[in-house]
Amino acid sequence: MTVSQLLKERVRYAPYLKKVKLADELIPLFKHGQNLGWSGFTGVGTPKAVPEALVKHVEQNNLQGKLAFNLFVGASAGVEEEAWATHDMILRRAPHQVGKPIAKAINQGKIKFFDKHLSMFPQDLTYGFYTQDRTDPTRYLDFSIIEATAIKEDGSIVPGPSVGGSPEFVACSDKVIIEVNTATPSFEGIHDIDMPVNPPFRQPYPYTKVDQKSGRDSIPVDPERVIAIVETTERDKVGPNAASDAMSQAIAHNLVEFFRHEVKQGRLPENLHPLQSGIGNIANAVIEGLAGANFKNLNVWTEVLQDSFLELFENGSLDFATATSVRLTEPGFDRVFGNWDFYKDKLCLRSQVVSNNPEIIRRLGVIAMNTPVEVDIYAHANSTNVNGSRMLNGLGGSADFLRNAKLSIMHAPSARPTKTDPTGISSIVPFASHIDQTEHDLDVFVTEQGLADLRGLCPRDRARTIIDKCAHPDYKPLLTDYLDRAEHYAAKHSCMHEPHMLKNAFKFHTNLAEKGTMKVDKWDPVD
Ligand SMILES: CC(=O)SCCNC(=O)CCNC(=O)[C@H](O)C(C)(C)COP(=O)(O)OP(=O)(O)OC[C@H]1O[C@@H](n2cnc3c(N)ncnc32)[C@H](O)[C@@H]1OP(=O)(O)O
Repeated sequence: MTVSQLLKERVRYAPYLKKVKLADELIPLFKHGQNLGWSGFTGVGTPKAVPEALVKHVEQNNLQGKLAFNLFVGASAGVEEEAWATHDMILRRAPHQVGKPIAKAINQGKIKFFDKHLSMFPQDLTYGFYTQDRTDPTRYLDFSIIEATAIKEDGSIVPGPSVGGSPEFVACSDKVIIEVNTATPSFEGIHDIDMPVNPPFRQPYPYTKVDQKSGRDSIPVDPERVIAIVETTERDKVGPNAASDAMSQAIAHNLVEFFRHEVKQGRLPENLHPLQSGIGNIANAVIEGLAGANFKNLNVWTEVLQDSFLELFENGSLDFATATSVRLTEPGFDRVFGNWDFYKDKLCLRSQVVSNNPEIIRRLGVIAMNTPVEVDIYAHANSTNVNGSRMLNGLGGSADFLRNAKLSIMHAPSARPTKTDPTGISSIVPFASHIDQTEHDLDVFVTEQGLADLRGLCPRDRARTIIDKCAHPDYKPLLTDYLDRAEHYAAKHSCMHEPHMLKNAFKFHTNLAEKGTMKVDKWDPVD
């Protein structure tokens, strides 16, 4: 087939040009039940042409549920996997997803989703944990489909705006399909990739500074395993972030005041420590808030960079950022590509096992900031399951960071609306209905109401502090009442360490399910 001039410029390993195929030509290779790995992380760098061709094939031939796969992606994969979920093309999925169709299919019980720490997922895949019917470690996956923005002279893959789990997928795939994206500029030069080495041979990752590089600038692959090169001409599509509002600005303000206090007390340096910021609208808005705070020489060690970081770079607050994904909106990408010379030396993309590596997070003293679904009065946090069972996105890297950071911070609005009550959901509950982050992991909780510094507090003092500083006024009396009664009950039964009335511990949740609000009107009697 004819090969476009653009593709010839991007593919510098000539033998691959003989393997150029149309996505449609690859459809016969795919069989129900195969194990697939896709590049991509938080909706950028995902393969596009082959997944789309497969969707069309399923749609045209009514193969919904009959041509479906075990799909592994470093984190969420954007619109491409949403289309797969809509067409019942996913049997099993890990470790993190975002999007209404996929969450819906998981919650309908159609997709078997398992939620794993992002630092661990790719290595566990290379251990063969998720493909136990296979014994050949170079063939755990049938195919990986990896998006590249260039191919080097040795046939290695230069990824685009994310690295994610691609190095591990390639290492354990029988066959590799490379989609070369000629619509996205080449990202060559900004990656630092460590290939998997399993115990007992693994060496320490050497990074002691955010801008240190010691890996490779591309992903090596055995050219014999590369069975096709497909050109893709679609850019990544990330929807706009919600604009910050008074609530998220108040959270950011409370955090900035806290950071200033920590600097004054000598527990943080003037330029803080490397920052991590989670996904979602609140995380984005909090970073926006930091942009106005006049900190200088900040650094970022995180997993995802969102648009709000660009302001920090451009106003001179941020020196360097490293992540596994730059998840930017189209205007955000235009801003970076339009100023590539400025950005190229300030960014580094690593594999997710490195960006989220507990050893490095702890060594660098990272400040971790993530949004929970809810926290309880004792500081256990739910990042994933609404009412204990409805999966949102997955825990992602939140626990990689929160357990290992120097400062582990969670931020949330104090209350969220329901259909019938503008403050129907309290972010602070007596007992979290699902626990991803434990009381041992969290240092600080912050809402628009205030900030609770939990370091060194016993559980009962933590509970009073969280309620006093962070709860919405509509819930403060209720939560205080729960705690008073729980303490009264616990004093009688000598269980004062972390007092609970188990009979009432989930009353906020059951009330929400039954009446559309967490505003409980009475507790069940306990004695
Ligand atoms: C790739 C990575 O892992 S980055 C590292 C950090 N990762 C994580 O922390 C993973 C877990 N966290 C998350 O998934 C997100 O931060 C969330 C969902 C908890 C919050 O996301 P945000 O965008 O900041 O908050 P937002 O208020 O917009 O809520 C998102 C959705 O969750 C729902 N939600 C959040 N909390 C609750 C709750 N207590 N009860 C019911 N629904 C809730 C919201 O209603 C909203 O639903 P919608 O999309 O249908 O409107």
